[in-house]
Amino acid sequence: MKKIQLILFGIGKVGSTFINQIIQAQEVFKQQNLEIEIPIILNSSTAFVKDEGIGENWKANFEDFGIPYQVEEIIDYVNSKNWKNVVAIDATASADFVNNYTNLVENAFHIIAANKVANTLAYDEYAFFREVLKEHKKHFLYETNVGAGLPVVETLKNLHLSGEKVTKIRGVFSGSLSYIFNTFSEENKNFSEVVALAESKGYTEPDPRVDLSGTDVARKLLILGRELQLSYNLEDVVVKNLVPAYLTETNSVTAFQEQITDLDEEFQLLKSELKENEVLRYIGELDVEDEVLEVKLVKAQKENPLGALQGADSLFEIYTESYGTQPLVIQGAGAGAAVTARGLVSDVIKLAERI
Ligand SMILES: NC(=O)C1=CN([C@@H]2O[C@H](COP(=O)(O)OP(=O)(O)OC[C@H]3O[C@@H](n4cnc5c(N)ncnc54)[C@H](OP(=O)(O)O)[C@@H]3O)[C@@H](O)[C@H]2O)C=CC1
Ligand SMILES: N[C@@H](CC=O)C(=O)O
Repeated sequence: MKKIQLILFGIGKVGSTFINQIIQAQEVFKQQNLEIEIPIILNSSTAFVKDEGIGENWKANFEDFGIPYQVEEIIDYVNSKNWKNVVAIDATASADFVNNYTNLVENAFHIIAANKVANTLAYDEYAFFREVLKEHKKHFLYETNVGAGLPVVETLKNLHLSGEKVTKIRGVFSGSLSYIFNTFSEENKNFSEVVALAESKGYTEPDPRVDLSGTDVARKLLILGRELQLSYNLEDVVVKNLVPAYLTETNSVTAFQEQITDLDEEFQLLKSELKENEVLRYIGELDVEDEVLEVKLVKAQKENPLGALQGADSLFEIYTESYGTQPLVIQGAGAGAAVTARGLVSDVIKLAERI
């Protein structure tokens, strides 16, 4: 039996669903000769530790027995246990937490991340972290960074590493913005109401401005570009920001949520300009030959693939030399706690095969 210890940072929507999926899949893991445990769970201030792995009562135990912590103390504690296969799962959206990645890898942790920040740091830092991973022979998996549970990163990487020439990637990369524009285009609701609905369904980032500003889509575009070994930075992406500057600058999410009704009039006007067979779509596009990375709001015909998307579906069209004018298409739920957590579990299984 191969034993794997998961140290879970972030127990919000994705993290807590991940715990439940891991607990429920124990029999399936055993059939694969795997024993997968979560001995430590943490939010931004509190850690709960149970060496033999947390169980079904983890939420109550976290409340009752959680203790304040520093990441360094967690690393020391894990080292003292001599566990053989330790994986840090990053289910936070925190830039601060990413500062710990190098230290974690130097202390024998593999990393699996839903958090996109590490892959969108300045290119030098991105490249440096790859060197650290190589030096310490550790793995870093992040399939859920793009398209939640959809197999986008791995598909693109496999195409590229097998010598296929990828010429363009285009599509609706954001599950929340897909849901927002699907619902807003079809239903008689204010834009602000639809954004609140997307938040309540767990599709948005913890700060919905990260989606509405185009940052989340720009990050995904950059991550895919870097899989093609293109050394772009976030600043290279031309982004249509849907959040006016004065709302971006307000510092709390709550303040933004209170003022988001300011956007209603502008979006109602955009909607009134649509023809009967048109919907709004927020798309990302990477044109490899023309070196264009762009994130923009467009009108799409309902009958074409972009326009026909439903719910929180994302769609990735990958154009390559072999596929010619008919792109390889990956489509399905692009956001949501269940699909994202399952993507993380799937990364754990992939990692288990490699170690
Ligand atoms: N929702 C989705 O569909 C998808 C999400 N993702 C990514 O998954 C990640 C998590 O999203 P989601 O679950 O919705 O977010 P939530 O806001 O629901 O949860 C975030 C969790 O991270 C914790 N956290 C924040 N900072 C730190 C820190 N420095 N150290 C340890 N824990 C910390 C928070 O703790 P506290 O409460 O104390 O702040 C909270 O438990 C994000 O990076 C997101 O981009 C990726 C694909 C799809
Ligand atoms: N907020 C993101 C979640 C997945 O990455 C999205 O809307 O796509």
